[in-house]
Amino acid sequence: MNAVRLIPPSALTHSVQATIPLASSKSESNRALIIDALTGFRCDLQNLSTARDTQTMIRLLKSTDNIADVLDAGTTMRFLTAYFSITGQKKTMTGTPRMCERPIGILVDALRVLGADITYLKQAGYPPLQINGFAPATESTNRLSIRGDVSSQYISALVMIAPLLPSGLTLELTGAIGSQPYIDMTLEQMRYFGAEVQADWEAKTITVAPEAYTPKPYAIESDWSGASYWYSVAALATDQTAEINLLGLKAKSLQGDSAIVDIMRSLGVESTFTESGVQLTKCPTAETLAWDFTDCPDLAQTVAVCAAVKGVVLRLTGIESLKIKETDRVAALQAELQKIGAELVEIEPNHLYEVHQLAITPSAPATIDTYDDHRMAMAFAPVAMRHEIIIDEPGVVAKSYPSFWDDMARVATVEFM
Ligand SMILES: O=C(O)C1=C[C@@H](OP(=O)(O)O)[C@@H](O)[C@H](O)C1
Ligand SMILES: C=C(OP(=O)(O)O)C(=O)O
Repeated sequence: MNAVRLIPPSALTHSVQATIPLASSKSESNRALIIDALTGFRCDLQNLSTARDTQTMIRLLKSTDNIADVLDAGTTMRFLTAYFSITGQKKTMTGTPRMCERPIGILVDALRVLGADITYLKQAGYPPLQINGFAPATESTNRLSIRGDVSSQYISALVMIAPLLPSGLTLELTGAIGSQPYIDMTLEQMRYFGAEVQADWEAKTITVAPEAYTPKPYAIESDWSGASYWYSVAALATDQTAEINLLGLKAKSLQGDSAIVDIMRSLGVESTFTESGVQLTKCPTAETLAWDFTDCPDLAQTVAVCAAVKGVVLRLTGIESLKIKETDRVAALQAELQKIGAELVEIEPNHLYEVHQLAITPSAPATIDTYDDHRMAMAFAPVAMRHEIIIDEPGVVAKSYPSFWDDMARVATVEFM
């Protein structure tokens, strides 16, 4: 399967009415799995994600192999590096070539202070790495300073193992804090499983007591990041009576990507929460939108593509971290938006960007490259509500949302080529 062709629904014969089951959250799943492992696998986890990132986590937690290959899963790499360290397991941590370009030095430095013996196998600061063992450091090292502006995953990884440290842990976060809702998600899940955790966001400190987790049943919510593509489908649908029901989402979510509800109100989608999830219907669209994606970086591609096709001028800030994700997402968006008659312009270096529509109808069906990035494929797929489009390497969606194309077939014609 090298590409998928998506053909718009016929405006005359096809109303857009769909119920989408959605994958469950890989972020919540991967945290629950680490906490479950730290209780000796005694929690009953329900609705775990089918995402490859979660399936990789499950496989590696059970494996007795010395080599842990996380493929392209960032959370799996960062959370397992902390988990294997604290549990004293000797492991070689590796992943795809891109994973070996994604920095991990900030986490490794912190784990070393806490007592982990970790060596780099190639380039300092990057996977692959070797975990050799763990000798808990003295009480005085239960306080660490750590940068908050590179990846929140380092912070989540550290706090999740902190209940097992002899004196717990206090983290002082320095610099701006990116992806903070993901840290809040970690702390909420830890509290649910009985950990004693305090966060002071004014003072930028997190304190975790040396209090063991309590095993409990836990059900994972549907994935709000995956839901964002359906918001874009609703926003781009030409059928004014379009209605999409997304199952398993809650108004009060642990996931910061539920911010899509507010963002998409400006792009023409109204959300109504129901007993089973959320119902999307159409509402008027704004002419411009400015959004800071610091708290929800995974939504930036969805919103950029949607605004480009609708002709809404979008000002984006807080997208610095996109450069160190599955691909350089800023560069990838710049290259691929051009193919659908739009541009992403850097207005202030590495800070403020704008999306502009340049042409209303692309001259021919665009073929979108996906750069081994699931979100490139899924962010561009909703364009099919207006124009035929071809997406290269559609298998990339398996990282977070394996049933994405099956779900897409409910609103457009999907032909694998
Ligand atoms: O903790 C998590 O589950 C995640 C945190 C975010 O990463 P950063 O903290 O690196 O921005 C996000 O982009 C990623 O998809 C999942
Ligand atoms: C950035 C992502 O994941 P990770 O960092 O866990 O690979 C993502 O899913 O968009």
